[in-house]
Amino acid sequence: MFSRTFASNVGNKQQNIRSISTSMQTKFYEGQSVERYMDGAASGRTEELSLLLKGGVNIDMKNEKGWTALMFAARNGQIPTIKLLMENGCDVNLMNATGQTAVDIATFWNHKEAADLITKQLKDSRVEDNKQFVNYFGHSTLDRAAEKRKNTKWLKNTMENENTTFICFHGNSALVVPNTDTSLPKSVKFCLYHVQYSNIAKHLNTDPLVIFLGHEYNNEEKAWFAVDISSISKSVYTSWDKDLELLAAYPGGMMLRKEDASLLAQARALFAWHERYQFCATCGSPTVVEECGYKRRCQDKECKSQKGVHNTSYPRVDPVVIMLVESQDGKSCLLGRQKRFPHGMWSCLAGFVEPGETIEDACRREVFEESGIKVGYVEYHSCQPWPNPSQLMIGCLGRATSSKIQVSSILQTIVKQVDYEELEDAQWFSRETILQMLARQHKEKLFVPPEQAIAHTLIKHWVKMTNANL
Ligand SMILES: NC(=O)C1=CN([C@@H]2O[C@H](COP(=O)(O)OP(=O)(O)OC[C@H]3O[C@@H](n4cnc5c(N)ncnc54)[C@H](OP(=O)(O)O)[C@@H]3O)[C@@H](O)[C@H]2O)C=CC1
Ligand SMILES: [Mg+2]
Ligand SMILES: [Mg+2]
Ligand SMILES: [Mg+2]
Ligand SMILES: [Zn+2]
Repeated sequence: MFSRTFASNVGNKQQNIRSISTSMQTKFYEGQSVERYMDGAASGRTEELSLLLKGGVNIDMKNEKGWTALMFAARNGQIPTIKLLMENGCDVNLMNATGQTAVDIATFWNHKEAADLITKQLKDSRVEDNKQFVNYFGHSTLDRAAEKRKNTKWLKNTMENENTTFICFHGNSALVVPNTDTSLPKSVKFCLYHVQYSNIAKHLNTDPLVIFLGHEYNNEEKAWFAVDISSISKSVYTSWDKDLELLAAYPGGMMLRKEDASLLAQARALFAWHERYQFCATCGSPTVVEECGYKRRCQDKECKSQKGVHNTSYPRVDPVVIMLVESQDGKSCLLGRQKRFPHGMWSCLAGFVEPGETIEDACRREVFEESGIKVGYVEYHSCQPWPNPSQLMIGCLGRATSSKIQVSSILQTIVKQVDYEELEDAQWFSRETILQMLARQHKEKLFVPPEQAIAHTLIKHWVKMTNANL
């Protein structure tokens, strides 16, 4: 229901366009080449643009008002430029700071051919795949090659291969260097430190925990591992590179390139599991690491943890539902505030799925427990590995069947129905208010989580989906 509404609204934004300044004073995040890139798109200088793209310019970079090159091209109806950008894989779904897509902009400025062209691409991309809904921490480019985990000879040779890359972890933290690549988004503050095993082996203890993360698709030669360096002191690792530092997985994991973030999500969840599951969950005996970090086997050979459905030797993932609940009239959405949130931040409600529960029922239960709101229809949207330490966030959209955030029948001890154990408050927000929060222009400085969180994806999706309702 929600996706269909969204798809059918895409080409129908005329009545929703809000005022855009025709003399946009554009301050750019990055240097001259960025300015040339944006200007090139606005003026239709396709040859120059082509060169910049070949030179590695980030095709979807935004200026401080959230405008992309596609939006500038759409603003001026530059058809060959729009085609060039789309052929090069630009993201046609992006919105600027006031919530407009390139289609909105082309429509507003009466460039029908441009609007139709981008709309077609939007629909095609949605049919081909759901690429736009891959969330941060979910951009892995690795073939996990599970069959290699037991192949000790292959693993040993590959670890020593000069094409193989290691990333290093110290407890909950990853070894990183500051990002110096200015073409990356401003949110990328660090890069995972990449190193060859031969360069660090002599500093490691005799049997370090090594995890095989996978190899690049169709290229076994380019493999990736993670290694525990907690036996190594700061003075040693800073001798490898003076800029090296340890970055806590949370919130540091949000400050990486998307590819690095997915490596961190995989490795961090596994290291946390090793730390917590040193002993057998069934009989309490010590466990030993197998399958290059993907299994911990009980040392008691008779233990039933080693058999069939009783097997508790593998890493665990905890499913959590997170939902954007829309009001009955479709004009508002429900957000909550946990006590630990930064001042002014509001997010989607979320909660752990309980045993024997469907995703839909978990959404309905958690929303009712936390806000007193009843939810009917629930639809899956997208998911996100959340390595704090190893949740899988299952993002859903839900339709409320009640509207009053009211006195609790769930937690008898509290005054309102809001679950004060967890939530400080829950409220309905109009689409207009959400737009201000997304753009960080709310008069009381309210805002939503950053784009690395699936909560942000869901909120933004709802804004796009309800565009025709304004
Ligand atoms: N990526 C994103 O955008 C977001 C991610 N999240 C993540 O989702 C997770 C769950 O959300 P949250 O609202 O806290 O969950 P819930 O609403 O289910 O409530 C959390 C409470 O459940 C208990 N709990 C802890 N672990 C489990 C478990 N494995 N199964 C069942 N109950 C458990 C805890 O109780 P106690 O500790 O009191 O014993 C905790 O206080 C969190 O880890 C959070 O980081 C949440 C929102 C946004
Ligand atoms: Mg809850
Ligand atoms: Mg919760
Ligand atoms: Mg819960
Ligand atoms: Zn056991």
